[in-house]
This record gives sequence, structure tokens and C-alpha cells, in this order.
Amino acid sequence: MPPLSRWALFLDLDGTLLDLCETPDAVRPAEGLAGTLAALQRITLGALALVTGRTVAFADGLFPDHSFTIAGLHGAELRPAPGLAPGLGLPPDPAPPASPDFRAAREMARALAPALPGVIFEDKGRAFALHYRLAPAAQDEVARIMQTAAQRAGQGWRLRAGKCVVELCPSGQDKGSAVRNLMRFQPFSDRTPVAAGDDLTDEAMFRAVNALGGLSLRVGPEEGLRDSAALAGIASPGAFRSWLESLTQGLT
Ligand SMILES: O=P(O)(O)OC[C@H]1O[C@H](O[C@H]2O[C@H](CO)[C@@H](O)[C@H](O)[C@H]2O)[C@H](O)[C@@H](O)[C@@H]1O
Repeated sequence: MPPLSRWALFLDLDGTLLDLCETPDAVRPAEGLAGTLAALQRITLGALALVTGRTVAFADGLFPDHSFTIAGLHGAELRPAPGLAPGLGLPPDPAPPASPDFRAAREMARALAPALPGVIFEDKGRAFALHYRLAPAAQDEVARIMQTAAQRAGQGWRLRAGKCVVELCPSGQDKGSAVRNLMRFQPFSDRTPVAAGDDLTDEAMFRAVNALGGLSLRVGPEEGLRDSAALAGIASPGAFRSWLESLTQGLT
């Protein structure tokens, strides 16, 4: 691997930089994480992006004193950090506005969630999710509701399954296309991409980075690597944060 200063970093949030929590709104960055990310952003001359299923607005709100490049909604949104080219990496096929059919599907899921104790509805504007972490027995019913919602929403949207969650999201992009879009532009281009993630939706990012000759890291128990495109593993978000911090030692 080249030195850290020549890396382009693509980092997932939930389950990778952030410890998983029982509810979507409970996540908080661990102490020191914002500083570590800011140091990595400086060392790589801005070639660091958060690549997440969250909205850009939510991810931004986690780090109020910083401004990172953020690919949100699984690649459907892109907000370059200040000082980078305004059009950098913008998705060629941006997320559609919430159509009347999409809004009807969203309201149907919102209305049905309270009948399933423990199931949480998450509204992300041009995406929504049903979470069953607190109600594992509701998994099949959640899948059924979301399949009905996807049919109702029609073209332009697709289901994505994640950890105890099913989401309906814009269909045009994924985390792999987000990486490829960013890698076409400075300061990302001509660097070695390094991606880290923990979930099914991160697999597209792993495949994209592998194809570009980079390093893909799966955060989580070692057995998960068997079914993953990731080239290497790190046991937990805490271990991953410590590793990132160790990379910056003596370089800032
Ligand atoms: O791409 P990511 O940054 O990993 O985001 C993926 C989804 O993460 C969130 O859900 C997950 O984290 C929650 C908080 O720890 C957890 O309660 C849930 O079970 C996980 O699936 C988020 O709520 C979703 O919007 C993201 O798409």
C-alpha cells in the first residue's frame, strides 16, 4: 500500500465508524472520532468521504464542527466538502423527487408500523425504512409491507435490506457508483481507494474499490468475511476507530 497521504478513504457510518444502537436516532460519534476524521481529511488533502445510507443532512449533523464530503442515501445524494469542486462526483442520475406514488407508499408504511410493536419507521425524505431490531419476530411482516410499498412506489425506487432493516431508496445509484463517481475527480483520482463498511449495502462499494486496485475492509466478526467481497476484516467499530486513529499518529 502507498502511504496514507496517497489514499482516498470511503467510510461507512452505522456499524463501521459508529457503534450500532437499538434505534436509528440513538447513534452518537465516539469521543475523538470527529478529530480523527478531520486529521485524515487533512492528511489526504480532502480525499475522504462518508458513504452512508443516511441522508447528507443527518450525517452532517453528527459532526457539527466539521464538513466532510458525504455521499448519502446509498449514493443518491452527494455533498462535497467546502473547497472541493462544487460538481465533484455528482451522481449522473440524481435521485428523483418524491413522486405522489412514492409518497403514498411512504405514508402506507408509516401508518402500518405502529401495529407492529417495536418496529420503527424512519423517514429520510426520498427514502424510508422499517427497522425490526427491537422486534425480530416482525421481520417477515416488515418485508411484506416493504414489498407492497415498493410496488406502490413504482419505477425509480428499490428495496435494500440491511441489518434489521428494509429500506425503499432511489434506484439509480449505490455505494459502488458513489465511489466510482468520486474517483473521477480531484482530490480522489490517482489515489488508492480504501473503503470500510459492515453491511450488505457496502458490498457494492467493496467491489468498486477492489476493481480499482484498492483495499476493502469489512467491519464485524471474522466469519462475515466469507460471504463478503471485502479483502480484509476488522472485528468491530471500536477496533476500526482505533486503527484509523493509529494511522494519523505523528502525521498531523
Ligand atoms: O450506510 P450506513 O451508514 O451503514 O447506514 C445504513 C443504515 O443505518 C441505520 O440503520 C442501522 O443503524 C441503526 C443505528 O445503529 C440500527 O438501529 C439499525 O438496526 C441499522 O440497520 C439507519 O437508520 C439507516 O437509515 C441507514 O440506511
